[in-house]
Amino acid sequence: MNRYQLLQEIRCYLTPRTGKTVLAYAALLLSLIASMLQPLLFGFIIDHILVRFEAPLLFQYLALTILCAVVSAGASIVCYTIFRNLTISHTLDIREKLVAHTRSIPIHEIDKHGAGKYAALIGFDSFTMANYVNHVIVEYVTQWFTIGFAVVMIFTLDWKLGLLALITIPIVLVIPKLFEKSLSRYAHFIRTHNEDIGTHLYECVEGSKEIRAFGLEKWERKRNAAMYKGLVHASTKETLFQMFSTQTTLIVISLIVVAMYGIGGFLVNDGVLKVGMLVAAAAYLNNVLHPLRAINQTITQVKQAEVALERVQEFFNVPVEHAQTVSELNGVIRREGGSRPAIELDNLSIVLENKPIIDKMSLTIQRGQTVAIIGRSGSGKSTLFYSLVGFHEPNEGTITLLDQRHELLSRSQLQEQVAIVFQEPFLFPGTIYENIALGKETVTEEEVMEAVRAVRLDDKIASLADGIHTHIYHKGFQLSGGQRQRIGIARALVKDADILILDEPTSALDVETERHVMDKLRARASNKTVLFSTHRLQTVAEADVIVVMDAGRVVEQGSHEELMQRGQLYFELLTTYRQEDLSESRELERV
Ligand SMILES: Nc1ncnc2c1ncn2[C@@H]1O[C@H](COP(=O)(O)OP(=O)(O)OP(=O)(O)O)[C@@H](O)[C@H]1O
Repeated sequence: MNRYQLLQEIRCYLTPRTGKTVLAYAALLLSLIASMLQPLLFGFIIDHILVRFEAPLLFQYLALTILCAVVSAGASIVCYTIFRNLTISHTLDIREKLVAHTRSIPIHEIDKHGAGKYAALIGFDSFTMANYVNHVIVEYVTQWFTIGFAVVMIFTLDWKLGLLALITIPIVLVIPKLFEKSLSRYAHFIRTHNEDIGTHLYECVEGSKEIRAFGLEKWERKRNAAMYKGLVHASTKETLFQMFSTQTTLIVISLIVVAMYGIGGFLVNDGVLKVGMLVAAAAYLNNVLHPLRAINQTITQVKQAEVALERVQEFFNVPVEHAQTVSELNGVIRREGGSRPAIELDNLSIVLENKPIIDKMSLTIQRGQTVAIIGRSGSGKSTLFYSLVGFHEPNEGTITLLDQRHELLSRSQLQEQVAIVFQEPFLFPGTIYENIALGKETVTEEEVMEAVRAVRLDDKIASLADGIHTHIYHKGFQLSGGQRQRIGIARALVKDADILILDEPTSALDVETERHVMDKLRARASNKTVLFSTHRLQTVAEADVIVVMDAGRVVEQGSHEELMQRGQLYFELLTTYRQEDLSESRELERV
């Protein structure tokens, strides 16, 4: 891809800021012209003023030279400030699009690749692309303008020197082509590798507890060495080829300068050229050679931008989840009433990574029911919950939510109807209040406090110096697992959706707190449909309906008494849960 095509492709992701761009380029042009006039003025001073020494004229020309320098500097300040502003604005344009796409792609894509990949993409690639448009291209334009101007000036001074300057251009430009293939390969490797390193570093920090607790430092060092081995090699090779390219260019430039002085010397001797004009021509030749060198050096940045664009394009090719593609007009939300059940699954199958996880599952849940979904670990409970909120799309069968075909509901309609609490709710930096209020835009303080009491967090909050407005840091690190879970439940409570899904949200709570939370939840959500999974015997037994899952299928369904009488998988699971509950109760008594 040539530089212009690359520019066009990148510009598709940017908001055009035409006014600022035109102003920046105008300032750039002014700065360049003002600066390029100076050698000519100096040459004129040498040949016409110094020889006869006319002081007033000398001062006039010196003042003109200073004026050129000042204009050039001022215009340069204006242009580079605007270009910097544009770089940041364009970086944010691309970032915004990348973040929006991250919100739209299937959740399992994010889980699969990890945060590091997306951090590299959103953090670095966006900047590399914006920098290409507002720095690399600007350099390129600057250098070519300087070269063009300088060649014309040399030609006006002497055509032979002009010719020398002209043939210099292809000679110097061809040098990096000799190294381009190798440079491109290593630039690509380094950039792609950076993505893996991003994920690796993120995991190093996230896994800090395990690394310390299990003494994994040696293992970590080995992993680091393996991770960075390729990078050291590629970076060294990249620099090596870059240096070959730069140094070869420098040698050729030196030879050309020697040629210029050689030919110029003869011309001065023959009286064809004056000394001042030779000095001016030499200065202009410098204005041809150094920009050529600078153009050669931008090749690495061009390659980096190419790789960044490739990665961004690849990311935008990841298809968005179904709910994002649905128009708001398709689905109609019916919050109250309605004749059909709250949730109907008909022959639902979900396949993940080519493995059937939910297997032809049919299930009907009536409005207002509290339903416990239980099963062994890996039986597909979370996958079922994720499919209800549209994170996984059915490969077969249908889901109907409150009279509405699931596939006709947009993301925002799904969000409005279903609230979900994950096993480990994510807490954002901010206050406890803000974290709970995130559930609903128009929430009142009283609603937040009511949710806090329902999840029995009021005592803890009262003990904090800033109460509900206490600031919590990274993922709520200063809170216990159970407290974090309760903030997550409170967030879902204020959302006040018709269907509430709780994916083992109380696993870190003690038996008594879990019972209190579940009681309050039932009371508050009497007209809501609640689906939850838990390992707690008492909580399961109190559900209106219990659904037992095994290998992605419903194997039993009914009330506690009915299922106990059958003595099948439910009975088996409850025996395990009873033992877990008993040992926990003993633990509590001992405390
Ligand atoms: N994104 C995914 N890609 C591939 N396989 C997955 C994915 N998510 C879950 N699985 C697999 O699907 C199966 C069911 O997982 P799921 O998390 O739904 O089980 P679960 O019943 O909620 O388990 P637990 O009680 O341990 O949380 C597991 O075998 C798991 O390995």
